[in-house]
Amino acid sequence: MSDPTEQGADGSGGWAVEARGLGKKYRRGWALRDVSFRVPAGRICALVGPNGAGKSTFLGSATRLVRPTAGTLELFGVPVTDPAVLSRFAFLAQDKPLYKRFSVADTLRMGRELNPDWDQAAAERIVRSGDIDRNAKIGTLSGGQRTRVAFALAFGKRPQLLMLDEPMADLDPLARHELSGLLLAEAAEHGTTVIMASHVLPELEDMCDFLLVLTGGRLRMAGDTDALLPAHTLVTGATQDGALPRELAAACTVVENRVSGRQFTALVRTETPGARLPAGPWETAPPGLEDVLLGYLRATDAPPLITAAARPETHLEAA
Ligand SMILES: Nc1ncnc2c1ncn2[C@@H]1O[C@H](COP(=O)(O)OP(=O)(O)OP(=O)(O)O)[C@@H](O)[C@H]1O
Repeated sequence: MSDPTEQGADGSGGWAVEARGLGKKYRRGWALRDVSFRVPAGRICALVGPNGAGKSTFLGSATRLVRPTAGTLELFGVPVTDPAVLSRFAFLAQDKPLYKRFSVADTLRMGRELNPDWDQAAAERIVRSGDIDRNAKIGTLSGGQRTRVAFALAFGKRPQLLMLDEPMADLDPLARHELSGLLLAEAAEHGTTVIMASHVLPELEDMCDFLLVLTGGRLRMAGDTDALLPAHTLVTGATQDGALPRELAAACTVVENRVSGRQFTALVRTETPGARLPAGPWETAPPGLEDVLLGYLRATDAPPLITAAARPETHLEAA
C-alpha cells in the first residue's frame, strides 16, 4: 500500500481524504452507501448533491460527529477513529455552532487556547474586515456576522483540511466574494485542502478544481474538474421519437437526454479521454461545470464517473 504523505506523480503531496466502502445507515435507510473515493491534498473540492443526498452525513463522518455503519475513512492516512486526526481538520458546520454568551474576543481566545498552531493575526483580520466589535456577544450578531466569526475560528486553527457545509448561505454578496477570495488565498498559501458542500453551482465553477457528486447516498461523480469537464459534450439536434440518433448513441454514454418538441439536448460523455463524437446532423458544444452538474443531478440513473485520480488504490489494483 502506498503512503498518503508521499509525493504524487504531479508533484502534489499525496491525498487528504480516502473513503473505502463508506456507508451510514439510519433507521429509515442508508444515508450513504458504498462510497469510495480519494481527494488529493491541496485541492479545493466541491461536494454537490440535492437535499438529502448525504453531504452532511459524509462531512459528519469525516469530522467524527457521525459514526459510519460500514467502510473506512482516512484523513492524510490517519483513520478518523484515531483522535490524532482532530488537529488536522477544521469544520464549519451548516448551523455554525458558537457559544452565544461568549464575546467575539472570548471566542477567538478559546480558539487560541484549544489549538496549538493557532494564528491569531489571521483570525483577527477576518473579524476586523467585517467591522465586527470584538466585545459584542455572539448572540447579538447577525447570521452573516456569526458566519464570519466561525470562519475566523476555522482559519485561525490553520488546518490541513478545511471542511465547510454550505458556508456562504447567509452571507451578503460582498462578504461572499471576500470570504471565497480568502479561502482560495489560504489554500494557495498554505496548501490547505478544502471540501465545501454547496448548492450554489455558479460559485463553485470559479472556486473548485475537484468535484464529488452524491445523489441518494451514492457517489455519482468524482475527480478533477479538468478531467471531468472535457469528457462531456452537449449535443443538440432533431429527433423523431425522442431518442438520440443511433450512430451518436453508439459512440458515447448518454448522461441525460432532454426532448423539447422535435429537438433533443443531450449531455453525453466519451469513455476514452480525447475521443471525438462522430459528425452528423447535430451540433456539439463544450458544457460548463453547471451543465455537467445539473445533468448528473437530474439523471440519477446515469452511470457514475470516477476518474483514476479519485479512485482508492483497491479500485486501481482491480482495474
Ligand atoms: N440523525 C439522523 N437520523 C436519521 N436520518 C438522518 C439523520 N441525519 C440525516 N438523515 C437522513 O440521511 C439522509 C441524508 O441526509 P444529509 O443531511 O446527509 O443530506 P444533505 O445532502 O446534507 O442534505 P441538505 O442539502 O438538505 O443539507 C436524508 O435522508 C436524511 O433524512
